[in-house]
Amino acid sequence: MKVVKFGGSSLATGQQVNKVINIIKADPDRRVVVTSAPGKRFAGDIKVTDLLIQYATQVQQGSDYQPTVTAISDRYQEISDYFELPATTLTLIQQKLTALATTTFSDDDHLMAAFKAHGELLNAILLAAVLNQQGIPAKFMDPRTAGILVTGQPNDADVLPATYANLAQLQPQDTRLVFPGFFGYTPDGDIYTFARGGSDITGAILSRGLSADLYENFTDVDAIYAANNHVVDHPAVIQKMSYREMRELSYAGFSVFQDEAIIPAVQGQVPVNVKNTNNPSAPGTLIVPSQFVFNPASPITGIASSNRFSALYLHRYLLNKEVGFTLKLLEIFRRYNISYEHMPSGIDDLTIIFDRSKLDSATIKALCNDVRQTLAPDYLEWIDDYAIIMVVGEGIAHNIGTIGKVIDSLTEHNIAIHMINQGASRISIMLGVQSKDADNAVRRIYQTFFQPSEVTNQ
Ligand SMILES: Nc1ncnc2c1ncn2[C@@H]1O[C@H](COP(=O)(O)OP(=O)(O)O)[C@@H](O)[C@H]1O
Ligand SMILES: N[C@@H](CC(=O)OP(=O)(O)O)C(=O)O
Repeated sequence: MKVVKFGGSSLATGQQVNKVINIIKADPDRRVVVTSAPGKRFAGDIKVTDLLIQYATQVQQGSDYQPTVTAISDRYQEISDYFELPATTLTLIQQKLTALATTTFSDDDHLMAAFKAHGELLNAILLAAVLNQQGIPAKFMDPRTAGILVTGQPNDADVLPATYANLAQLQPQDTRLVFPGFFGYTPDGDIYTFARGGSDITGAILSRGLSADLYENFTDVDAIYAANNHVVDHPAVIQKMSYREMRELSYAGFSVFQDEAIIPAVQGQVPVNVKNTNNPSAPGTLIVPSQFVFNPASPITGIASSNRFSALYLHRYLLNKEVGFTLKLLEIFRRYNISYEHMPSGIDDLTIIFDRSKLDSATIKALCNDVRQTLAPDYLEWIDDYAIIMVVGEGIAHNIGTIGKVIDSLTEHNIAIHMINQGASRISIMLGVQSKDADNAVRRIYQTFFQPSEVTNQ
């Protein structure tokens, strides 16, 4: 049995949904289907999830939300009209959409989560109706009925282990089960969404919970490339990669697969196949355990970059001798309820790297003051503009000189490296650079490893 997840770009229009129907039809093993909300139809378009965020904000602020409701409803209507569905499905969708504005929520975060989840919820109802109308028996599955239980934050949920026991009770038969991605329910019955891009997580949870043979993740590119295709022209295709390579690359910017989504797949040892809805016969990229991947001839599998970071740099002489210094620092972070991403250190220096998207300016100011007062560093600097480059490959640990080649490719082009961290995972090299240099750094490293003849000719 296969779980198939379709991303927002695959469900953006009636024409796209038609391709999805053909993909489901082509393989009777594709019995569990996960939907995203309708995504962008063209460059500059707005995803339904973003329209729902706008709707939620307008309701919270008491401003006119009607045009937004119409814009969202039109997206579902476009698909419904394409298949000439009877009016009942669209009416149901419109009722659920409109009812949100008058529903009471315990606070703004719960309201936001419930609004956002409706993008996938309504699309799953619609897709199930389209499948039935096309002669493919299908049933909409509410995550509440299926027992997808979550905890954590309303807009950044974590799956609860009980989910897997609940899903094991489901027996997918010939009727295709259509699940909305992106959200689950708390044991108290509240909707919590996963992080953005989280329909990938739902697909992985279902793959593990239902012991799928394969998790197919359909998107709008032929494969996962060795570098972001918006940064490098026609990058090489990755045919096969390991779970941990995917985890590191998606964390550091390969947005094609959400970075937390690999975890349930690893736990269930379900292979993942990323494929193209617009070209389903292309083999795509297969993501599997490490032992099936290692290729001594090519140390690097991919190069990712992300500008979403900031760093706190701290210098104090004899830091290495001071017992409990890092503990005090971590206690400050806990007081502010802040998690950090990385903490590379020297003898007298420490850099703490944060995900900037999780911090606001007031918190940063208060945090820096607290660190100054509690730890009296000789020097403290908040570096707002920080990018991380991640060079990833199972072969790195076995190839002497890889790090030297990475550094040379940057220094030869005057790209300053603020931090290098190799070792912890043994399959990646992490570099800190200024955001303005990030794309260029990826291009240079890519050329060194994937187009060496072009480097020599420059
Ligand atoms: N290394 C990469 N390989 C392939 N796609 C990538 C990579 N890095 C970033 N992307 C982008 O990810 C996009 C697909 O992800 P996303 O927009 O979330 O799709 P979906 O709508 O299917 O969820 C691609 O169109 C591509 O631009
Ligand atoms: N619709 C949600 C969840 C998701 O996974 O979407 P997509 O498959 O379009 O990345 C979002 O935009 O975050």
